Formats: sequence, structure tokens, C-alpha cells
Amino acid sequence: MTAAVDEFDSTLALAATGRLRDFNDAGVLVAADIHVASRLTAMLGETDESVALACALVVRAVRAGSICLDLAEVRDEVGEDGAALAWPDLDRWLAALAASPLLAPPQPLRLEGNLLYFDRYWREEQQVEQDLRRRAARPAPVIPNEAALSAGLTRLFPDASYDEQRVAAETAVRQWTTVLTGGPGTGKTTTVARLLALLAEQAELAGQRRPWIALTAPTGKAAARLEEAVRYELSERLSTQDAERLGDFHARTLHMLLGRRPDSSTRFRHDRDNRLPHDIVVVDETSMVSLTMMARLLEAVRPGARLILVGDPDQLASIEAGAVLADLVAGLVAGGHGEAAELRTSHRFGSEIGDLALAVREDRRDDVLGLLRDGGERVHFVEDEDPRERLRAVLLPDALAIRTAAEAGDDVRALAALDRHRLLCAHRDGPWGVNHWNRTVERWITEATEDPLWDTWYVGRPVLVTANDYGLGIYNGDVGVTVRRPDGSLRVCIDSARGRLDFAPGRLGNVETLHAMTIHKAQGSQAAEVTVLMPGEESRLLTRELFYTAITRAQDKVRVVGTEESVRLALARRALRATGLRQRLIGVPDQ
Ligand SMILES: Nc1ncnc2c1ncn2[C@@H]1O[C@H](COP(=O)(O)OP(=O)(O)OP(=O)(O)O)[C@@H](O)[C@H]1O
Repeated sequence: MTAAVDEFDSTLALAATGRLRDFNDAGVLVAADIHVASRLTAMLGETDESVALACALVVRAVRAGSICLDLAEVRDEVGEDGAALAWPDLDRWLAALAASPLLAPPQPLRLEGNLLYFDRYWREEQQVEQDLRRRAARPAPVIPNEAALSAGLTRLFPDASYDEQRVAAETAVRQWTTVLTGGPGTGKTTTVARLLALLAEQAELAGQRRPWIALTAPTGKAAARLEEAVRYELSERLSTQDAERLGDFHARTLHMLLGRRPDSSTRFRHDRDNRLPHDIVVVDETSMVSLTMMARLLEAVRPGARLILVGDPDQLASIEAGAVLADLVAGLVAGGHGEAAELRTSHRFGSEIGDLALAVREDRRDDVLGLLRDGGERVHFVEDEDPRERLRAVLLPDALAIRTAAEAGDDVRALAALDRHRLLCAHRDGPWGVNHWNRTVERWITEATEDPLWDTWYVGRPVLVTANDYGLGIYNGDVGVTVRRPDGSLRVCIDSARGRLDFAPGRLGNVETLHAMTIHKAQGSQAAEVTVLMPGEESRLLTRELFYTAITRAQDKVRVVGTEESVRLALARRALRATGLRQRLIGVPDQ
């Protein structure tokens, strides 16, 4: 007996036949993968089923954030779902592809070893590689006076606690492109601020003008944090002379720095023909930069400008395709194109969160569980079978504090209350998802206040902006609170990169309630306290990178709610993405 087909299941391509149909029925391919493959093969007259399958699997790979499909690995990567399927023999598959019209001009697909790409990503990867190689091939920056550099390094990185940072800064001074990596609180921003002071001093010694600096990050929130942290370091910790040498600067999102164009979302005003004028470009949260944005950035940076890419390669990669930072760290060094500068020591208060992050990163499972269970004041593990009461005790007081401040029209206090804590979920739906917990917190507020919260917009509703709105000046990732004004009307106060902005609720289209948020959306932001809800053990999203990203959002305290099994599973599963950039930079052809 055959299983009944659900005609309304949007993942099923009912018109598909043969192998594509089998892969669709097994849940490996969805309808969209098959539609793209069917159209491309039909347009170019390709009749070989294995080529259509490869094409559909490339769409699937890109959907999951990969740049390309690794034909040799895909069967293992699909795992159990594909165990009973008829996979093509690798050599025959490669031969069929090599002979396919899809790989003849205009070449919608490109084959590189075992890696199959859509043309666009192949070009972008090639461009990133070539631009990086070109930058590495330039003569190293001239150091006007070695003794002065040494004195500057000692002055700005004075004692043993700065040893790692001093080495990183010296590495950066001597090359055009630097990748500065480190986990939470390892002093990346401190190093950047002091490195900028050092570079400004070097420019002065060489009789050059004050360097023109661009500070940027993929999100408005991350850009604002970078600017604030660099400003703090310069004004509170460094000399007036250092601060004056640097002059004024503002951080902007990468999109804003490159200059948006009304006619394109992937092309910018600054490109190879109209380079950025800056002498130093610092990019924070580089793990969130997609391959496409890295390609656009590299073509826009002047060859003689320094590029400093800062980030944590162990975090989740960009939402869009690519794993650029991790590829750069592995590829640049192994390919001999420059040194990565790695910071390992956490400097933030008690280092429990840093220790936990390091144990997660290094997959030391027993240590991770030990730290979760005996992590002291800053790390908590909630293993209750039903954690609702414990969560209520944490979440409701915060929600009520936001509401009280919002009722009083005090947006500053409401936003401060909102920033105190974040509840992070892996999923949007399901019992451990954002939607469920947003509703749960709203129900608790109703029970506590007897306000039924009928309307979408209520006093104290915290919101997350989910798309850039250049007209309003608010960006994906900005957060806000709905407050009552003295005339009784509701306004939404948003903490944006341009300061606090205030809108009538009706003007905001792309926002969602923020009693809980997904870990993916929390990338690039931090809160004093973070509670992480581990998803059920069957969740495919549960990976080491997801868990690491979640716990490293916490500045003071992290609470993990889940089971030992869910933690062990998270550590065991990797969110790996297929890309060819690492191998290209190393220069070893794929096997
Ligand atoms: N060498 C040092 N000695 C003592 N404290 C330091 C040192 N370097 C940085 N710090 C302090 O440690 C804290 C974290 O530093 P910083 O913000 O530079 O780290 P980060 O790696 O940028 O952190 P994030 O996780 O936010 O990206 C700051 O309070 C900073 O002042």
C-alpha cells in the first residue's frame, strides 16, 4: 500500500518524476529545489536525471547557507533520510556534469573538483580569493621608525595582561589585511581602539595626514556597539593626545558604508571603480558577513588601505550563504597570505562565561556539563522537567518592569529594563519556540495585571525590528518598547544606531514581539543576562555553533534550560557549510 499524498503539502513537487520525486518524497529536496532544477534543465535541453538531481541539490545546499554542493560529501551529509535513495556513482556523476550543457556557456553551473556552484557564487568566491591574494602580494606597509613602533606598542599595551593583544597589534601593523579573532570578552574591541591609536601615531611620525577611519559592522546594533566601545576606550583609558590624533569617527552598517543603490540590493555606490576613500577599514562581527557582502567590501577597499576584520569564527555564520570568517582564518594563514591574530584570554569580570564558551568551542563535553552545573554565580543550568515556574520567576518581573516604566512614559528606563535580559530560542515555532514563549509571557502579564492585552500594540510591548527601513532610520536587530505618552497615545521608542527614535505604532511594518527571540536574530547583540532554551533533542537546528552563539550573547550571566542529552547533542552536531574559499586560499585543489 502506498502512503497517501498530501496535495496541499507545499514541500512536495507533485509533477516531479523519477529520482527527483524519490528525493522529494524522502524529504531531502523540497518543491522549490526541484522547480529550479527542472526549469534550468528544460531551458538548456539537459535530459540526464543525475544532472537535474545535482542541480536541485545545489539549490538545497544554498538554501542551508552553503556556497556550493560537495558532490563527494552530500550523501553522508544527508544521512539517514537519504539512506534508501539511489545516489549516482561519484565518477559517473562528475562525468555527466562535465558533459552537460549546464556547464557550457553561459554556464549557469560551475564545477570545481567535486564542488558544484551556481555561477554567481563561483564568481564571488573567485573574486574574494583574488582580491585577498592581491592585497597580500603588495609590499608590506612601511614602518617609519621601528624604535617608535616598539615604544608605541609598549605604551598602548603596557603590562603582561596585554601580551596577546600587543602581539596581535604588531601583526596587524605589519600587514594590509588582518583577521583579528577571539571569543567573548577577549579584548578585541580594546585591541582595535589601541591599534587605531598606534596607526595614527605611525602616520604622524611618517609626516602623513590623520588616517581616515571607517568603523563598520553588518548590523546597526553591532556598529553602534563598536563605536561606543572604541569611544569609551579612547576617552576613558587612553591619553588625550591619542584621542586627538584619531579625531572624530562614526560607525555605520556595511550597507551604509558601501552606499546603497536604489536599483540593486547586491551592488553598491562604492565598488572597484569608486573605492572607499578610507585609509583604515575595521569590520566588527565579521562572522555575520556573507560571501556576497565580503566580495563587495573587498572590491571597494583601496589596495593601499588597511583592512581589519574582527570577529569570532566559532559563532553561527551569516544568515545568507557563506562562512567567510572561518574560511579566512583557516585559508589566509595556511595559504601564507598573512597572519591571523587570535586572542584567547577572557578579560571580562569572572571568566566563567568565557570558560564555558571555550569548553563548548573545544567540544569538551564533560567540562561543559561540569561548568554548567557548578558555574558559580554567572552560569546556571536548569534541568527541571517542567521549567515553567522557574522561567516565570525570571521573565515576569522583567516584563512588568518594562511595563511599569512604559506606563509612566519613561522610555529610557523601559529600554534599560528591556536590555537587562534576553530569552533565546532555537526555533520560531513549537513548544520551545519564540511564538510560544511570547504568548506565555503575555499570558503571565495578563494574570498579574488583569489587562487582557487584546491589541497587538500594548503598553510595555517590547519589539524587535526585523528588516532595515532606511526611510525611518531603523535596522534589522534594533529593539524598542511601546510606551504611553502623557496624552494617552502609544509610541514605540526604538534604540537605533542614530539614537532613540520614536514612532506611532502604525508606521512600523517589520517588527515582532520581543519577550523571546531566536538565537539567529540575536547574533551581533548582547544582554546583561541571557536565558537559553535548548530545543528538543530531535531539533536539526541544535548545533555547537548555535549553542556557542547563544551563550556568548550574555555579558554577566547565562542560564541554560535543557537536558544533559540536549547539551551533549548540541556539542556533537556541527553547522558546517560547504564552501571552496578555504581551499582556494590555501591553494590546494580540491580532491
Ligand atoms: N588587557 C586587558 N586587561 C584588562 N582588562 C581588559 C584587557 N583588555 C580588555 N579588557 C577589558 O575586558 C572587557 C572586554 O574587552 P573588549 O570589549 O575589548 O572585548 P571583546 O572581545 O571586544 O568583547 P565582545 O565579546 O563584546 O566582542 C572590557 O571591559 C575591557 O575593558
